[in-house]
Amino acid sequence: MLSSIHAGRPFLKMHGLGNDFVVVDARTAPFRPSTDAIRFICDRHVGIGGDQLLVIEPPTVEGAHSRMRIYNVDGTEAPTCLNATRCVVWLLLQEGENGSLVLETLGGLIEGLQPAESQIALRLGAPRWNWEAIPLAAACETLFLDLESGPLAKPTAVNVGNPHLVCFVESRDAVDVPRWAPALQNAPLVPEGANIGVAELVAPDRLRLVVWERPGILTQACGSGACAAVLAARRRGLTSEDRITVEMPGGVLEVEVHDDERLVLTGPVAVAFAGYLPLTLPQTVSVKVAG
Ligand SMILES: N[C@H](CCC[C@H](N)C(=O)O)C(=O)O
Repeated sequence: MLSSIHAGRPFLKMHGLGNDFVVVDARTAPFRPSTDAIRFICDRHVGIGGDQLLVIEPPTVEGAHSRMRIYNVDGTEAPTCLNATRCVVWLLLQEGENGSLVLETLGGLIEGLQPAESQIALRLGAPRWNWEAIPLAAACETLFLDLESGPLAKPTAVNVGNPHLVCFVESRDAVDVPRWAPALQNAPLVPEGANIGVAELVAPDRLRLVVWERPGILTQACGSGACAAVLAARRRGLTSEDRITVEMPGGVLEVEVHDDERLVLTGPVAVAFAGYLPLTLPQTVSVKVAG
């Protein structure tokens, strides 16, 4: 009986430090979920649950092994997600690739390698700092933006494939992030929104970070957020270390800084479970509220 109910497409639930994803392989059979289907799949009450839906497709550029599309919980497409990239690189390497491969995302090509059994490292391209590339709505210096929301003031903006604003604070845990971060995320200066990092430098080689991601969720970990925080800390002169451990609620990622701010991001990935999508994906999500 179970198999006749759940005979839809297979998926894998994976995570990198609790930043969790529903992964669908669409390399041989296309998968183009509607906005409502994406919302349903990511919904933790009525669907499967995840911070994002990842769809693996054939590559569109030479040199890439596959292309990964990344959908946020509201159905919008994100240009990059580095924990997702680490999970999908790991998955594709299980198919017998030779220890490394290049994954195509909207945010660019990323090379992934497997330094140890459940670890994936990514070699990233150069970050972008100019205001048009973030993107911001008006010309300005991106190292200290003229924005403030409660204890979150003067963030640094950087695009590491996706846009981040990083705020440095005395104590990460003292900040009520869901209260203050949305005003920065939705500021008119940031027309496409941004992921908001709240970072505390606890030692020259150690940051504590939490990220309020687009479209308004607090995640257990954020790979691109970790990279953005390291780059911002160095550009602001808060540290000059070139190996920095970034501690997030879900665990730690290691960031190495090479020439021209080219980063290598390393951390664990895990498979949580496998399952099947429903045969028919709902077009609208309706959740009954008691009372
Ligand atoms: N958690 C992800 C970032 C997702 C960013 C996404 N929410 C966006 O809209 O840019 C990471 O590990 O890099």
